Amino acid sequence: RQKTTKSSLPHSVKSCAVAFQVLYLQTAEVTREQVYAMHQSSIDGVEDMSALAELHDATIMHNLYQRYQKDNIYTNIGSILAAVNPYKQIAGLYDLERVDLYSKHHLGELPPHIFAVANECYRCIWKRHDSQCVLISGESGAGKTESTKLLLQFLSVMSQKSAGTPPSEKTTRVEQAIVQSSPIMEAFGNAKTVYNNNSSRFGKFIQLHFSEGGNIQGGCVIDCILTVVRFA
Ligand SMILES: Nc1ncnc2c1ncn2[C@@H]1O[C@H](COP(=O)(O)OP(=O)(O)OP(=O)(O)O)[C@@H](O)[C@H]1O
Repeated sequence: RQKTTKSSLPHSVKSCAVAFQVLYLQTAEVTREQVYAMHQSSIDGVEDMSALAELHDATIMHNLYQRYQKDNIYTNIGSILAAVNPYKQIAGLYDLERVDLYSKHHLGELPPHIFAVANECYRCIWKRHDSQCVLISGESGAGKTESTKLLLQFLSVMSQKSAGTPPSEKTTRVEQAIVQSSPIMEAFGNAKTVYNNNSSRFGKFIQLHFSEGGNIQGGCVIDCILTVVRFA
């Protein structure tokens, strides 16, 4: 083993990368028993990792890394969305045109995106006549809070655009309150840690109530899983 490339990976990828190591070998050191050819799907990269012909830690990490380098931070694993924190603003990734685009397409028709998940959730309320739930998980600094805000932003726009809502109900008050509650909650419950300058020190269960017309009528935020920080 000569060197690993772990230091060139972003933090969120790095934390997963401990399970394997990238080895650099001289040609003379390589034997047929040690290596085998990479499958074309791993070389090209895939939008949905369930389509990888070889599915193991190394191919998953390689696929995420290849996509991350091209600013494709979202990748599907079947119906699950993997997001790699880019730690930078990617132009146009979350603008209103993107909201509009994803609101007009079904899941899988466009490249993986948090808005595709939000749109599927919104549509499924009526398709399945049942409540929908999005579970966002990841280590500290992975981007859970930002992803939650993006989901709320999408649902808020959809709510305001919802057809069949009587004009009297077309208020932006609830949507605004939901989106604008984030900085207030963060002011009380966030702290700077070594992993994240704006780390949530508590988990959140956010509930939104929709009218038949697709309009957000109310909601609540319940705090849970308080994370204790010890300062030395
Ligand atoms: N999609 C994104 N685009 C650009 N920057 C992002 C994105 N997601 C996260 N970030 C950056 O990463 C930082 C950490 O993200 P975030 O606070 O969402 O992590 P977290 O998973 O909620 O962490 P914690 O569990 O510590 O609260 C953000 O403050 C932001 O600067």
